[in-house]
Amino acid sequence: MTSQPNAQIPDGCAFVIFGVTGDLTHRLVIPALYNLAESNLLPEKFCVVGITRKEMSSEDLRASLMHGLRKFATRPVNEDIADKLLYCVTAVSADPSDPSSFDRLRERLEKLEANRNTGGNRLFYLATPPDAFAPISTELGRSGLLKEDGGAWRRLVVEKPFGTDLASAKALNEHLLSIVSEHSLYRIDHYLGKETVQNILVLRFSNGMFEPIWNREHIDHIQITVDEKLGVAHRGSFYDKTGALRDMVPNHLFQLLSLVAMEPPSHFNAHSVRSAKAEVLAAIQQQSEEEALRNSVRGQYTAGKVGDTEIGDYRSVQDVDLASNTETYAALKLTIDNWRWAGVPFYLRTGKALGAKRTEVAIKFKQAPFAMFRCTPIEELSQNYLVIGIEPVEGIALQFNTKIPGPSIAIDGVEMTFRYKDYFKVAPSNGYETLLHDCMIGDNILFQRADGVEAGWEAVQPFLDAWEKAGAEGLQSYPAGSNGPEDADALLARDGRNWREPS
Ligand SMILES: NC(=O)C1=CN([C@@H]2O[C@H](COP(=O)(O)OP(=O)(O)OC[C@H]3O[C@@H](n4cnc5c(N)ncnc54)[C@H](OP(=O)(O)O)[C@@H]3O)[C@@H](O)[C@H]2O)C=CC1
Ligand SMILES: O=C1O[C@H](COP(=O)(O)O)[C@@H](O)[C@H](O)[C@H]1O
Repeated sequence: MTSQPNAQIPDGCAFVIFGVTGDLTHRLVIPALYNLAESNLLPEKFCVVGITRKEMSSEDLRASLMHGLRKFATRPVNEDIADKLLYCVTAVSADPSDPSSFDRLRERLEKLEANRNTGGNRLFYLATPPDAFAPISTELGRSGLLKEDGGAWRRLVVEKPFGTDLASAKALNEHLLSIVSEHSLYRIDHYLGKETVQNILVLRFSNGMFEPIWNREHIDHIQITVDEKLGVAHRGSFYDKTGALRDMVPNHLFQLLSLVAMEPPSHFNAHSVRSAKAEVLAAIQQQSEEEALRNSVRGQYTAGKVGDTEIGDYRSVQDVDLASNTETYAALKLTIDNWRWAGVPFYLRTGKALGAKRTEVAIKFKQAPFAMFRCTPIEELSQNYLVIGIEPVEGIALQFNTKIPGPSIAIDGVEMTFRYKDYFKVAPSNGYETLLHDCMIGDNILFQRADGVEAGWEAVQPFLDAWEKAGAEGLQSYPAGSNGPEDADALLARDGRNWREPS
């Protein structure tokens, strides 16, 4: 068993949550704070200020958060630790449509800070629907709540989605950066909280053996798969405006792509790592709308069965348009215009209501140049994949060919695997604790920077535009519980390739 060296305990601070009555706060933020508290990674001088537009007592808020914690905690809840954490919570009413409420919030916060001796450091977490990001940040700026004071820091944490297209992402960046500096802005992508995602950097850059073969000389293509079993459930009103591409690709799938494809950063710090990631995203070849249509597949699920669970047609989900053309599945073929990746396709796919949950990056190496072993035709040899399993399989697998024991030469494909659970015994997390801890210690290496966000939207914009114009034309359907639309296979088959089957 390997343990983490001592992690830094953050400075005292006020952790101010806008949207404290919402799902994210209950499901992920408070359970993550609880895990930090349990690991002794919260400062002693700490308070949580929960902002709601309603009138609510701190007692009621604490009870609601406790209920959420019991439901969503990733570890058994220790009552003493939970009570101590919730004792730090105060409910405060503020509504961005009422500027005076932010002035009252400032006064209230100053008193709480003095009481808890937090040193004036403030973290504002926008756990609200995205259309509230701009109004809340405007008020935080106007009321002086974000103004740096003496040595105390101010940080603003923004949830996803960051914009709905290139223009809106640029406008949001411009707005937020007129209020806080890039250094104090933390754009969350929960994929970067996953151990398996962070490990891509360590795998690539702490081992000498991968870098020499991590290029177009040796890699045939790369597949990024984020398949989900869940349908859209109760999120119809959000999802029908969003779709699979916006919901997953410029953020989560591009985090995976950029970590796999980036150049080695010169330092392990936020500036170097985020610059290298933004650079590779900016190198994704811009496609014309015609190319975008040719290099993409979109689908929408119809009724079916995922395991034992019946899932209804997407168009029957509450708040979804009966004639909706919103895709619940997207597959893209992208290329990266730089020397490392010229000619190496990146195939990306993600969808809802599929037969299995699988998040992975599969790096397919080129085949041996000729079939020395006449026993097996080269096309029947197992393909050489390095598979980075993100979820639910957390680990790394290498697929290669080996000799079947016996007097003659016969070949079979085998897999060498590393699984986190076999090596590391760590307390279960929800991924948010790493991100929240990093916000509090002021490390933005795992947060998106403006240029990276915009480069991501720039790469997907032609697909959004082309699909919008095409409407229903080209939208495939697939039954819930299947592997997605058949055309997704055709996207690779026309290049003589296929999606990796799980081993
Ligand atoms: N839920 C999840 O699992 C995840 C959510 N996210 C993101 O987190 C954010 C919050 O999501 P979620 O908690 O599900 O959202 P909710 O719809 O539950 O909203 C959160 C809270 O925001 C407050 N709110 C709503 N509108 C406004 C407004 N105009 N101004 C100020 N406050 C407002 C409401 O609180 P009140 O009425 O008390 O003021 C509401 O309870 C979203 O950006 C979402 O995309 C990201 C990953 C996962
Ligand atoms: O942000 C989102 O991510 C989830 C998938 O996250 P994962 O950690 O389970 O892979 C997705 O279901 C949701 O639609 C999207 O908004």
